[in-house]
Amino acid sequence: MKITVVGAGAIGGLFGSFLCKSGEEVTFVDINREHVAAIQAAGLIIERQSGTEVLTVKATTNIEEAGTPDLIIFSVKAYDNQQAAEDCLKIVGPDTIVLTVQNGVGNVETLSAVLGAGRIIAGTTAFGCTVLGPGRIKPSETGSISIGELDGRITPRLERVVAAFTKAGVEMHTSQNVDSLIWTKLLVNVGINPLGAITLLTNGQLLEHEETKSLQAAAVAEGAAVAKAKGIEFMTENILEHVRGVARGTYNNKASMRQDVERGSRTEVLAINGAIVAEGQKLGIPTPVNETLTKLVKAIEKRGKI
Ligand SMILES: NC(=O)C1=CN([C@@H]2O[C@H](COP(=O)(O)OP(=O)(O)OC[C@H]3O[C@@H](n4cnc5c(N)ncnc54)[C@H](OP(=O)(O)O)[C@@H]3O)[C@@H](O)[C@H]2O)C=CC1
Ligand SMILES: CC(C)(CO)C(=O)C(=O)O
Repeated sequence: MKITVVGAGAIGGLFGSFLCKSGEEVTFVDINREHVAAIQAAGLIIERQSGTEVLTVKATTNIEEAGTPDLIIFSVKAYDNQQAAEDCLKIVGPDTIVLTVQNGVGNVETLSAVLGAGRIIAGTTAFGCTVLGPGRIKPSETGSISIGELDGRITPRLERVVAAFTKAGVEMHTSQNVDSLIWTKLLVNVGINPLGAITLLTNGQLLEHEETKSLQAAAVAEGAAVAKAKGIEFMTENILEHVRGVARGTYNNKASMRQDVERGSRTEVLAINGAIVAEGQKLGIPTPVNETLTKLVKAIEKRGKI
């Protein structure tokens, strides 16, 4: 398959590296000139516990150089979706598929509006990855990817994408209910990310303080009420226990939203807690905890790096 990674940061870099290993033809596109220049000069450097891997790959800041791909790995932050999707219009052909495993909700909707819902395959990932510096990424040691068609069918194109990742040794799952996947991951991020960003506690430490533990439970309960009103079923019986399990399992992680505020970057809070507030408003469900968390994170964003 001919593959273009749009947003070759942490997740785009990692996913692209898997597909390179499978022997696919991958082009990395990113607007960050320094990052692209570093990849062009010295390759994509992947730092694992087992050692450092250097992949010689094609990278560019000009999406048109990528040509028309079979598959786009769409991996920008949610707030860059509109621009990046419009950029993709320059390269999509009639059969180009677009895969998003971005966090939050609203990603599929934006991509569908700009590029057409028929192209979109969506899901979630349990991999984590961090950009250490230009051209250098550090992935989690384990993870998996779950993807599905928006209409729940298991199609040949979905199986082709799964096969490409599987060939690289990645644990892949197909889903017939991507909303369930996305909302289950959403509630994990709802319950962990803003609290990590505000308190600077690690994911696991959030469970050790009555204040953060109860705020987490309240934020997740609001999200669960909104999901229920939308008819969305979670992948798990007890969503709060699931969120706590992820927090325990990633005890030492700094949530990505915390990493964003520490860098003085924008966060995805509007696509996470802000989305619960927006959906709650449409459905007449009060979401005061998510509203407060969203406002606090937005204020911290405006403050910038300390
Ligand atoms: N990192 C992780 O562990 C995980 C991330 N995700 C999700 O994956 C998505 C990507 O996150 P992550 O990889 O961490 O983000 P990164 O910030 O590491 O990477 C995004 C990259 O996209 C670039 N970019 C922005 N706009 C464009 C554009 N129009 N065209 C091409 N490149 C562009 C950014 O450049 P610049 O820096 O200059 O803005 C940046 O280099 C998010 O939705 C996140 O929630 C999901 C699970 C885990
Ligand atoms: C699962 C979790 C909370 C891991 O840190 C995450 O997805 C994030 O930080 O964005």
